This record gives sequence, C-alpha cells and structure tokens, in this order.
Amino acid sequence: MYTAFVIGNIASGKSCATRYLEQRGALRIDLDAMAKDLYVPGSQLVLDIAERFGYDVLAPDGGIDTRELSRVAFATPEDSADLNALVHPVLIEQLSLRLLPPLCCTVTAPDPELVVVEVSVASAFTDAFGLADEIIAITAPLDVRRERAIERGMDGLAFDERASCQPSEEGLCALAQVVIDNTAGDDSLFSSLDQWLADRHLLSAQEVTQ
Ligand SMILES: CC(C)(COP(=O)(O)OP(=O)(O)OC[C@H]1O[C@@H](n2cnc3c(N)ncnc32)[C@H](O)[C@@H]1O)[C@@H](O)C(=O)NCCC(=O)NCCS
Ligand SMILES: Nc1ncnc2c1ncn2[C@@H]1O[C@H](COP(=O)(O)OP(=O)(O)OP(=O)(O)O)[C@@H](O)[C@H]1O
Repeated sequence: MYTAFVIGNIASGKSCATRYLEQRGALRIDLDAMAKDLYVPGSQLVLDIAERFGYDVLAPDGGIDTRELSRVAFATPEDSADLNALVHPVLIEQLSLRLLPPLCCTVTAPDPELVVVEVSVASAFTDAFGLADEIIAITAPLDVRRERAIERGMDGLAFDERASCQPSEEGLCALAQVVIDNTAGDDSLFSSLDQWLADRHLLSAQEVTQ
C-alpha cells in the first residue's frame, strides 16, 4: 500500500486531485470530513471545543454547529491554532487506525494499492507526515484561489480569514516532495497526476497514454 498525502491551501484543487485519483482506483480519505465525524455529541473533544470557543458552538443535538465554529475559530491565526491543537491529536489517532496494519487480527481486508489523504491544514499536521510515503502539494496563487472560492459561493471575507490561518504557497510547497501547479485549473492537473502514477507504476499506470 502506497500512501500519498495531498496538501494544498484553500481552493487550490486538492479535492479535484484526490477525486481524480479515487476514480482511477485509489482509496480517498478526506480529513475535513473525518474531523467532522469526530464531533460526536457528549464526546470529550466537543466539550473541549465548547470550553475554548464558547457554548454557542454547540448544535441542538449536542454536536458542533460548524457554521458558528468557523465564525469564531478563524477570527485570528491563534484561534485556529487552538482549534488545531484540540482536533489534530484525535484526528491523527483516527487516521493511524485507518492506515496502519492492525497489531493483532486474524482476518484483514486486502490493502488498497494507493491511499490518498486530503490534508487541508498541512503546516499544522506535520506530526502525521510519518504516515505518508510521499507528500504532493497542489498549488495556485492566492488571487486565483480567492476567485475560485467566491465562484463556488464562499464569502470573500470568510476566504481571507481562512487563508490568513494558512501558510504561504512557498511554505506549503516546501513541505512536499512533489509540487503540481494548478493555476490553470484545467485538465493539466489530471495529466500531471497520470504522470505521477506512471512514474511510480501505480494503479495500472501502464495503461496511461504518455
Ligand atoms: C471549523 C470547521 C468546523 C468549518 O467547517 P466548514 O464546513 O466550514 O469547512 P471545511 O471543514 O469543509 O473546510 C474547508 C476549508 O477550510 C480550511 N480549513 C479548515 N480547517 C482549517 C484550519 N484548522 N485552519 C485553517 N484552515 C482550515 C481548509 O482550506 C479547508 O479545506 C472545520 O473546518 C473544522 O472542524 N476544522 C478543524 C479540523 C481541521 O483542522 N481539519 C483539517 C485537517 S487537515
Ligand atoms: N483542475 C481543475 N479543473 C476544473 N476545476 C477545478 C480544477 N482545480 C480546481 N477547480 C475548481 O476550483 C474549485 C476549488 O477546487 P477544490 O474544491 O478541488 O479545492 P480544495 O483545495 O479541495 O478546496 P478546499 O480547501 O475548500 O477544500 C472547485 O470549484 C473546483 O471545481
């Protein structure tokens, strides 16, 4: 099993990239989705988040109101760092359970050939990088990403808040072994990913036209 972390700042095209690899046969894990699955009513994590960010972040069912949490958690980089410090240790534990072989088990499901993990807060998630065989960064300039986010319905100020809690594109790319430029936002992203698969002989890459 080969594990690739796909990192990228907001609206860089990470989901497009990992969905494409999923179509090609990879197992895809989205950490944004996995984090939300951790917000179980009554859990210690939910209580800790409510204590730090105020009880208004609680949803009527006792889980997390993600809209309210995003309003307070991206107000400053310090706030988002506090959220990361609460969520990421639990998230890394869950991700490890998915990626590492069980210590003791008589029956195991066959491993997928390729697992791609979509990591949206890469600079605060480096503690987990040991779980990856390779880190791929998807990059695009801030103004291009801002336009994309607004086009898909995000408020410009909400984008600015989240972007200010994330690293520069240079800082992000420095965390990766492979950088794919997705400024164009077109099929060149998928050709680059096909080339990446072919170079590593993954997912029947011999069928890829080069
Ligand atoms: C605050 C929450 C509830 C907002 O939910 P919402 O549905 O509005 O956003 P979603 O989770 O889909 O994320 C969308 C994008 O926001 C940005 N973002 C999310 N979390 C963070 C963060 N902690 N710091 C900076 N940017 C972030 C990313 O670019 C992400 O792709 C949610 O993002 C959250 O729980 N974040 C903390 C968990 C986390 O760190 N996830 C990423 C793991 S690598
Ligand atoms: N190569 C591409 N071809 C077509 N559309 C693209 C491409 N790259 C990005 N986009 C579009 O740009 C937007 C942002 O892309 P995407 O959702 O993949 O980014 P993301 O990095 O996963 O964002 P987020 O950080 O919010 O999770 C989407 O509307 C997507 O369809």
